[in-house]
Parts: sequence; structure tokens; C-alpha cells
Amino acid sequence: MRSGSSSSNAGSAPRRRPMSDLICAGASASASDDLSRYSVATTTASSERSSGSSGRGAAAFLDAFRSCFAPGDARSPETSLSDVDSDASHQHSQSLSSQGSTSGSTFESRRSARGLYGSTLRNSSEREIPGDRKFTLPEIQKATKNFSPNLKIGQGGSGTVYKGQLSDGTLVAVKRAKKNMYDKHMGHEFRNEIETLRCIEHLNLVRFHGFLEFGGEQLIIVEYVPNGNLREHLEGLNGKVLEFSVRLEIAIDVAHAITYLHTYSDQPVIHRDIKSSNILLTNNCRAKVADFGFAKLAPTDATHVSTQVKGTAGYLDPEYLRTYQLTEKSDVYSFGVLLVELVTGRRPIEPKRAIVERVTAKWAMEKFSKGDAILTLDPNLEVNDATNLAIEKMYELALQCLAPKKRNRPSMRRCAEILWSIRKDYRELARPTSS
Ligand SMILES: Nc1ncnc2c1ncn2[C@@H]1O[C@H](COP(=O)(O)OP(=O)(O)OP(=O)(O)O)[C@@H](O)[C@H]1O
Repeated sequence: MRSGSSSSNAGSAPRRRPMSDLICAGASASASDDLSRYSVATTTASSERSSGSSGRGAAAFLDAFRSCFAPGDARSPETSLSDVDSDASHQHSQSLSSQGSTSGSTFESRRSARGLYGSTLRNSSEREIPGDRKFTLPEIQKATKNFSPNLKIGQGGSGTVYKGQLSDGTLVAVKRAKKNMYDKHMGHEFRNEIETLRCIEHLNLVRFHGFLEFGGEQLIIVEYVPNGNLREHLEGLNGKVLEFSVRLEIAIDVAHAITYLHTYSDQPVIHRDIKSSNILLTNNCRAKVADFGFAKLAPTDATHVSTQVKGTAGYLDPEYLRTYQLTEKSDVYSFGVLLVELVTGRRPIEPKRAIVERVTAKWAMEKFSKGDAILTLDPNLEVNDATNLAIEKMYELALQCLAPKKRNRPSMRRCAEILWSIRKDYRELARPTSS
């Protein structure tokens, strides 16, 4: 299905939104206009980005995907993961020790030249990023009741997240960086998140309000997203099962968000940490992608940037692990893992299961190849014709996203188009028939 499907996408469903909602504020052209405009920009930016899945068959993908997990491959996700994270079930972000080459230096220097990197943040006195809302430390202390433990809503690798309410009533999430004077790397990560957040605006991305650095404090103030993260929902922590149709919508929201990052924003951004705990949900279960701590601006004059490997165990692109060459396709790989997670409800790595089931994506793709995809469906979900077909199609897409070689993975834009088509078919089949 091509962009024409976006018009069928704009029909009667209650939660449907115009494409203009999905792209950067200020864009007003139709969905297909926007898609083709940015498609051209993408193609010229990088030859890598212009390559699609090239119509390869599922079997070929599966063979290649299997080889990714072949025993003895020192770079296989299983090996890498155990090296990286002995307690994979926690899925904390891991910064791998391997340092890549410096072929991304052009990219880094261009970034510096643009003033995107460090220039406004070098001094330690209080300041705000130009153009963003101005915050003061007392204001944020008041909003978070002086970082009250009762208002703590999350703990990540680089800091603690608090809920807060500004004096005008706006609810915000305040990310407070870990205080580690000796860890320059951590400061770098935190600033990276700010610099990235400044450049982007999209309905399915957590909105950036501002930044504050004062004395030893580094604070990021973003939109508060009230309904927890996707991982919590898949685990049923809020007491309700996330219905299949909602999971499909979430997949589409995330695909839109990453498509925007890769193609619509001023300079393409690679998120590098797409995972279920970074997908936040609104009360209507719309998804917003968060956590730009690892994000990197994609090079527009090269096919990749060589960089230190970062990301989360279970979601990491094996080719990036092997070559340190980062492209948008690493996010596509992580998105493939996320698709499997949405269908199965399982974490990407389940250390307590039988060996054949431990790496969820591998297990699910094997079942899919034998025609048993339905056996992998989250047991909390109802099996019917609509889900049956949708699972098959979602796995077909997941298999392409999980292709060991990035050139065989689809673009995120293509993923979104395929998911629109899956949603259309799902709705048609799920509609009650009048007898
Ligand atoms: N804007 C927000 N609104 C509501 N809750 C949030 C927001 N940002 C983060 N959280 C909550 O805080 C948790 C931790 O977020 P954070 O981005 O710091 O770390 P993480 O992604 O879990 O881990 P890491 O940073 O190590 O990858 C999230 O999983 C989410 O539950």
C-alpha cells in the first residue's frame, strides 16, 4: 500500500487524525505531498536511506535473520547481550565499551559549527535555551515540591524523573540528571538529549518545554505523559489488557514519530534507544516517544556515522554492534523488536524461559516461518480472524525490520505505510457483520 492509503487512513475511525498532525508544526500540505517531499530529501541525504526492503521474500529474510543468531558468532545478539547485561530482564540502557572509528568527525564538526553542541551550555550559571521557555530553579523546586520522592515517576540510566506542576497549572515531567561530577560522559548524554529535543516537534514525541542548568543541577522539563510506559501496560501493571487494536495504533504512532525523526525534522535524528519503556502513553493510549539521551543527528553528507555503540540490550542492531556504523536503519531494527513485543507481550529477552524462547524475536520469527505465528500471541489477547491476519502481516514487517543487513530493512516511512494497510484490513475483518 502506498501513500494513497493515507486517504483511506483519514476516514471514519474515532481516533484518526489528519496527517498534518503527524508532522512538524507549521506543515500544512496533504499527507502524500508531505511524504513525497521528504522522500526526496531523504534520498539525496544518504544513499543508505534510499534502499528499501527490495521485495525479498520472507524465507530469505528469515534465513538471514537466523544467521544473526548463529552459534559461534561473537557478534550475535545473544552473545553481545550477555556481555553487555547479565540481567537482561531489566533492560537498562547499556553503553557498550567498543569505541568506533572517527569517520563521523565531519558530522560532529558540522554539528559544532551549527552551534548545536555545547556552545550555549558551557558555563555553569543559570540559563535557558533561546526560544524555549525560561525556567528558574525555585520554580522547578516548587513545581516538584523540592523533588519530593512522592512525585518521582521514573528512574533511568542518566537521571530521575519527577512529575511537577508549574504555577500556570501545566503538568510537566522533570528529568534531573545524576550528579556525577567526574562522569563527563553522563553530562554529554544529558546535553545530547537537550540539543535533540530542541530541534523537534511532533504529536508522537514528548514535547520539550525547557532546560535549566544551575550549580550542580541539570534539569530537562518536558511534557508530562500521564499513562505510564508501554512496557508497564504490556505487563498489565495498570490492571488492564492492552487490546490488539490499541497495540496496532501504538505501533503506528511510534512509526510516525520515528519517520518524522528520520525524515521530517530539520536534520534527521537517529533515536538509538527505541524500546517499550521509552514509549509513553496518554490517557487515550496514544504513544509518545521519549528519552533522547542517546539520540544523534544523522549525517546528511555521508551514509553513516561511526560511533560508540549505545542502546539497550535486546533492541540493538547487530550490524551496528559489529561495524559501529550508525544509520537510521538501527532504529528500524529496534522497531522490529518492538513489533514482536507488541504481539507477544514479552520482553525482548526473557532469561527465565527455555533456551529456544529466550530471545523473543528469534523465537517468534521461527514460529512465524513454520506458520505458527498465532502461537506467539500474548495469551491475554483474543484470537480471531482479524488478529490472525494482522499478526501474520506484522511479523512479515518485523522480519524485514530485523534483517541482519541494514540495506534489507525498510525505511520507517515504509513501515508506517505497511502498518496503515494492516490496520485497514484489521478493521474490516474486526467489524461486526450484520446478520
Ligand atoms: N515525560 C514523561 N512523562 C511521564 N513519565 C515519564 C516521562 N519521562 C519519563 N517518564 C517515566 O520515567 C521513566 C524513566 O524515564 P527515563 O527516560 O529517564 O529512563 P529509561 O528510558 O527508563 O531508562 P534509560 O534512560 O536508562 O534508558 C520512563 O520509563 C517513564 O515511565
